[in-house]
Amino acid sequence: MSQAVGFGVASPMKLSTSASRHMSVKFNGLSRSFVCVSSQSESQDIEKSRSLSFSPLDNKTNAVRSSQSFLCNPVEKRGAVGDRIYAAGTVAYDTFSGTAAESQSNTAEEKIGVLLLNLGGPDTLNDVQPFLYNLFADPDIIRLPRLFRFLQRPLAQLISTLRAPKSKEGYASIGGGSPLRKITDEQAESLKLALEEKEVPVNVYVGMRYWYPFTEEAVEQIKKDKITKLVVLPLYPQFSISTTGSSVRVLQNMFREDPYLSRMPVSIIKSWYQREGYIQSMADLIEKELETFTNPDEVMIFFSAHGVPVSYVTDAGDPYKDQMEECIHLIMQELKRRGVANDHTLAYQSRVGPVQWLQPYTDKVLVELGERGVKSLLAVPVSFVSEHIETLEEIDMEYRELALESGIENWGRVPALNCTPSFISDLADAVIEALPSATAMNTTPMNSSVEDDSDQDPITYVFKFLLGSVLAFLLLLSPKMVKALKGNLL
Ligand SMILES: C=CC1=C(C)c2cc3[nH]c(cc4nc(cc5[nH]c(cc1n2)c(C)c5CCC(=O)O)C(CCC(=O)O)=C4C)c(C)c3C=C
Ligand SMILES: [Fe+2]
Repeated sequence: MSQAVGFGVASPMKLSTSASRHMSVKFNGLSRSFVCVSSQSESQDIEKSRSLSFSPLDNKTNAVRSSQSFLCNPVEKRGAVGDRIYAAGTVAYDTFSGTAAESQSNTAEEKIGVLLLNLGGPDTLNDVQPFLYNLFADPDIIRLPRLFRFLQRPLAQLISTLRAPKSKEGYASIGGGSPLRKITDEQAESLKLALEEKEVPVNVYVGMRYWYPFTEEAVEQIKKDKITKLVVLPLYPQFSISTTGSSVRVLQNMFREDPYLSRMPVSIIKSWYQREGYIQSMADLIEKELETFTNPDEVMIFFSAHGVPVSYVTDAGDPYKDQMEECIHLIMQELKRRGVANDHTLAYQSRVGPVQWLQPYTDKVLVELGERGVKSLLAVPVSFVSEHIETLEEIDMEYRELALESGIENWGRVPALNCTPSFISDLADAVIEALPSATAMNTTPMNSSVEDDSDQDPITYVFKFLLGSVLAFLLLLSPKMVKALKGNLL
């Protein structure tokens, strides 16, 4: 099972039993109608409140312009599908044994929504700096002490401006933008079809944390569509404060203030790296890729996970590292069960800035392995389920080159899961299993001590911004910052 949070997590047995009862009562033999919902939602208002005057984000909720195609293979396509919102299923049913907290569901009609949470990425090179601004302005990404929180936005402006040229180079080398939106849309479509095949018609929404379509837009659409029960599925297998934690905080802030949302039964699947379907799908991909080597038995399986600063784990209690290690253990156990007994190792990539990140670092380990005489290596990206800049540029280009220079002769890389049918089918099962535990959202922040300051008055805000800008400029001149700029930041 996956970990559902804040809403009374049931035991595995209880979950699966109630899931099947839930399905037969509600859907058996009842007619369903599918409605296509317009995808062009009103992002303007959301943007005004999000970016204030710092980040001149232009409005575009249009389709992805990425020229690349990371094709997904949904088993079957049915019905028209919009840009972001997918065919809606309206199901009539007779009985529903809801709790007091589920009062909105005690109606004759239930409309289930699934909200996929993801990071988002710049669609074009012009989007890179404002995307980076949104990322660095997130207090779950740059965790400043409470006293210095007012520096967050000026610092984000500074760092995003300084980092943008390097990031742009990266995005230019993979076709001029991130493939994330396109792939996530395809995953949403595949998930909708998989759920339909399991007789659970749903609307699937995509909510990105740092770029379009923003989580706020998706939630507005969920309200408009009068969804009565929601499953939140972050597309990160392992939980981190910086990923799932950050997106859930956005939801909690929205749900806390809104009468409709605060009563809606919601189930959040906090992490799902331990699900059998996910582990098996990863093992399938690894096994298949190993076969492309001349001597598959001699290949080192090299898991490369996105890093986080060490302080997240040691000071803030981020379970990310533990979950990552357990995930690798489960994948290797499954491979062993299949008779694949290769050596393996785990390292962390993509560090940014002057602080210590989780170790060992991918680049250092690659060099060491080369020096130790490892000749064949299979890289396995493990913290994310779509191709993105860090697989396509960092692993496929930078790390490959480094590995070959370091003496590794045979290089391979396992593709991201994207829309692998067994994986999507397992996500669909995770959604079905999460449905019975949906209750009104707990809006107490989870694993995040960040408070919302969006309602402060404009004068305080401008004052803090100006003061912050001056301090950020001074900080820029400090020796530590200069070192950071020469290192990983730029
Ligand atoms: C599980 C996955 C991820 C974790 C954990 C994570 C933490 C984290 N990331 C940054 C800084 C950056 N991340 C960037 C891109 C990026 N990050 C992830 C995933 C995780 N990040 C993905 C999938 C992507 C790529 C999106 C895409 O467009 O394809 C970037 C921008 C790219 C770049 O300039 O390198 C930055 C910056 C921090 C600081 C952090 C933890 C605190
Ligand atoms: Fe990242």
